[in-house]
Amino acid sequence: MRKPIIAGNWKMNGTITEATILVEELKSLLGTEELPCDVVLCPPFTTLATVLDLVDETLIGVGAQNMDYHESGAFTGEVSPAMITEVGAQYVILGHSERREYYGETDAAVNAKIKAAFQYDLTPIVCVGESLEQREANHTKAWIEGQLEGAFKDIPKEEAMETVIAYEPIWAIGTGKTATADQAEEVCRDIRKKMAHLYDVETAEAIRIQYGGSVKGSNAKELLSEPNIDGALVGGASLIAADFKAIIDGTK
Ligand SMILES: O=C[C@H](O)COP(=O)(O)O
Repeated sequence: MRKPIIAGNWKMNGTITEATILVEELKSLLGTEELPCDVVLCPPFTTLATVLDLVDETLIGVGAQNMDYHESGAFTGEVSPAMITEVGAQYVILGHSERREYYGETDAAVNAKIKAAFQYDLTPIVCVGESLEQREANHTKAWIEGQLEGAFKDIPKEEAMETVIAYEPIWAIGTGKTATADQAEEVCRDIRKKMAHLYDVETAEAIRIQYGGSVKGSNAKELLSEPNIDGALVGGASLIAADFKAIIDGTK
């Protein structure tokens, strides 16, 4: 049985003051009861330490939104896996479509980052997804299969099983245009089939697959009840504590 995982990708939002208010609100909404799923907050690098302090002694996990794959060196503006592990984060989002589109991140780079993440005990949340043009041209399946082949090249089965894959159709990100539960389930099922093909059924069945793209409290339950959708990668709605809590409740 796969445990659902809801991750909030704050993107480039949240000063230390704002992050503190948001996490305190979320903590008080979640209370001290056991969480119905894994909950992960992915703030910007500058607030990672603050958020980690704030969630100390709670069950809330913390992740970075990106990292470099080199150990250290002359890579101005980059952050290494060791730095993220040292600060205390447990997850890292890799290959988000915004990284791919604005910063030219390739499948090969995502592959190197997955390897580096495991070397430093970080659980990668690997994003894949198609553009509107690709969907309309019926290229979604082939495109995502190619992204998975590139990202998981030479990644051992034991690591693949621990990876979280986030299916994020680019046309649904920040647009308010959510994929229907049927559309999201169809692609998540194809992703699982592809992982079974790349590895085996045991591996594919262990991998948690999230849907991301305009997930809200109002649509979370329907998406999360699909058999191949094991969670959500949430952007905008993760910046409002009550909305994020409503999505977490969608896993109940
Ligand atoms: O990483 C999160 C996704 O890009 C979804 O963002 P969104 O929920 O604002 O559409």
